[in-house]
Amino acid sequence: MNDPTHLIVGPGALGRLLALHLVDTAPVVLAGRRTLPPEQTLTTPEGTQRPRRLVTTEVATLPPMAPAYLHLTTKAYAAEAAYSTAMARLSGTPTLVLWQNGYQIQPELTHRHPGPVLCASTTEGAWLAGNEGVVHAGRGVTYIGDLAKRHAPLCQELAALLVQAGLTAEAVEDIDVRLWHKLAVNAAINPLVARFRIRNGQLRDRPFRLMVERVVDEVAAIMAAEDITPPAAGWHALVWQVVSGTANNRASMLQDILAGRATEREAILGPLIATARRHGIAAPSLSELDEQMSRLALPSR
Ligand SMILES: NC(=O)C1=CN([C@@H]2O[C@H](COP(=O)(O)OP(=O)(O)OC[C@H]3O[C@@H](n4cnc5c(N)ncnc54)[C@H](OP(=O)(O)O)[C@@H]3O)[C@@H](O)[C@H]2O)C=CC1
Ligand SMILES: CC(C)(CO)C(=O)C(=O)O
Repeated sequence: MNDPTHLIVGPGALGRLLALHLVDTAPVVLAGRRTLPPEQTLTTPEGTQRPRRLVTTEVATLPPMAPAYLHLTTKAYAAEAAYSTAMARLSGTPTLVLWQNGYQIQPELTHRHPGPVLCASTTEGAWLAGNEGVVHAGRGVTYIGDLAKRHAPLCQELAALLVQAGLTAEAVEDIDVRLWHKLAVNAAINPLVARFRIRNGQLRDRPFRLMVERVVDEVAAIMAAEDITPPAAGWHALVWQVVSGTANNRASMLQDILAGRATEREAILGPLIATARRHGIAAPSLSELDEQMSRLALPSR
């Protein structure tokens, strides 16, 4: 029998944001590669400080437990290792919730995990404030769904809990489409801004505008071959909308490069390039960006 605990593995920006919201409504354990101070503070988008006491621990030495939910909030490249370490310590079979960007770990773990697997696609924005907190930089929406399309009640239950915890969340039946849409946006913005070390809004200027257009043309062709429903406004409009909405942002991949960290290149560009190959579609801009990013970025750990 699983207890009602939410085990969150990956105590970074998103993991702490989730933990500091859920802790008022459910039992939460936050596990990482090292133990964090239990006193953690959430800075809200309005600037309010909300200190909370969390149960923090190391994933490699988790005490015996059978949580109802295992949330993986590591970067995509670290998710498989975090999953294996956590599952080796747990009894029972939790509902696995994958919070990663991209479309790599989601199909893999949906296939492998013996229990239900839910995917979360979120536009929340958060960054770390040292060891003791997280800044909720911007409110967004979290969509919850499952690739197997067999767990609608669980998706609804989790979305309701997130809403109760103060986040905006919705259960959806087309999480695969939502993940592909987010991946398309990330593929059009992240590698280019990381390569040229510019803010998102600068993509609207020459010479970057044309580069974005070329990437989006390739992404649109790949999505069409894969039968992914396009966004209502079309792929180009979706990407330019996000560029404008996040014009002042330093995108996550640029931040990773600037901080000397590994990037989520493989989880974002990898599925597009693999799908292009499978359909015999040329994707020269995506392949070139992938190659350039692989040289720029540290290998993932
Ligand atoms: N931050 C955001 O606003 C958003 C993030 N996302 C997505 O969410 C995911 C997480 O992003 P984010 O929180 O920003 O990333 P962070 O780098 O802030 O956090 C990742 C955390 O995972 C930990 N970790 C790495 N490997 C393991 C492991 N084996 N076991 C346990 N913990 C581990 C890291 O610990 P250590 O310090 O030891 O490296 C770190 O605390 C990404 O896929 C991102 O694209 C999506 C939307 C918004
Ligand atoms: C949409 C975008 C590109 C906003 O910066 C993002 O999600 C990221 O930085 O990873």
